[in-house]
Amino acid sequence: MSVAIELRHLTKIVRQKWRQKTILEDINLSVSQGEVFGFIGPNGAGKSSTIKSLMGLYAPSSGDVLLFGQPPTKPSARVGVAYVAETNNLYDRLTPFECVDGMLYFHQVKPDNRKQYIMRWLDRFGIADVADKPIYKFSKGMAQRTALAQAMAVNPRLLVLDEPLSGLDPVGRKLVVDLLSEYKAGGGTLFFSSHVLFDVERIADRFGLILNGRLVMVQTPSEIAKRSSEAHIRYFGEAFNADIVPETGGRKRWTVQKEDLWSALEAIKASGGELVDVQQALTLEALFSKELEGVHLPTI
Ligand SMILES: Nc1ncnc2c1ncn2[C@@H]1O[C@H](COP(=O)(O)OP(=O)(O)OP(=O)(O)O)[C@@H](O)[C@H]1O
Repeated sequence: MSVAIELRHLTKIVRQKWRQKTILEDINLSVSQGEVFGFIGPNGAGKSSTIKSLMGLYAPSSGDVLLFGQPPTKPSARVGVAYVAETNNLYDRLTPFECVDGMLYFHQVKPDNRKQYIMRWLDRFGIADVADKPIYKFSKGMAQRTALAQAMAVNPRLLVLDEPLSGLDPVGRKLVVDLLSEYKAGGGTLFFSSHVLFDVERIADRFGLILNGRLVMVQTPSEIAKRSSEAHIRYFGEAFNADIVPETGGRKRWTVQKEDLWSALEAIKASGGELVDVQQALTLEALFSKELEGVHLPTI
């Protein structure tokens, strides 16, 4: 499979007041076409700086950044590459219709029925009824939906999203995660940063954790699953042994070793319990909290 993104020894040093600061240090990463890569890390870790380097907005102090084999500063490298920044940079006097229309021109996408095509994308993001309203009148979530619609409407070969779920309510987050899953199923390549680990877990093929400007871990969901020896079972019903913990709303949680999972499920069934879900105990959140233990986070 060919490579969409390549970071080789990427290092970025900036000037902060009287001193120099290394904000990205020797990052090496390659993302294949068709892959979904979730980039996570605490505030100030370097996620946005990496993404800006990827888009050619930050020049590396040393090392290389390649998009489809070319430096991102070359316009041909960015053809078909859609990017939504953390604070979307939409021109807020425009309407969602005009934003999407403009982006189609920019990427030279010429759908057969342009108006219908644009309205379909706005509809998919739940903003068709405000297609002709200026963006400055929008809530943060609606502006974010507009920025994402604008990016996805060009059917990009690579989609780069910095915190795509920020500002969205739970309904908006589900909508966006579903649309991104669909983009992935269609062979799209996605690189995104997120704080909302639960959502990231659902869509990424690999996760990278950045801490203090260094990429400290890259894992697939199955590698994470292998590190987990326990599972959480949640159900409604009786707590029939001392290991079963009550949760809110009458729900119970029972943490068992993976080899005891089936017998535990049988016991719940026999007690008349109603199963809610079964999850590996070591979630992405727990795994990364473990990695964060003892790490000194930067003051921003
Ligand atoms: N142009 C710059 N000049 C000086 N410092 C910078 C510059 N860009 C980024 N930084 C610093 O680099 C560090 C990483 O910032 P970055 O925005 O990449 O983090 P982040 O992981 O995206 O954080 P958040 O989740 O809060 O958005 C921060 O300490 C930030 O202050």
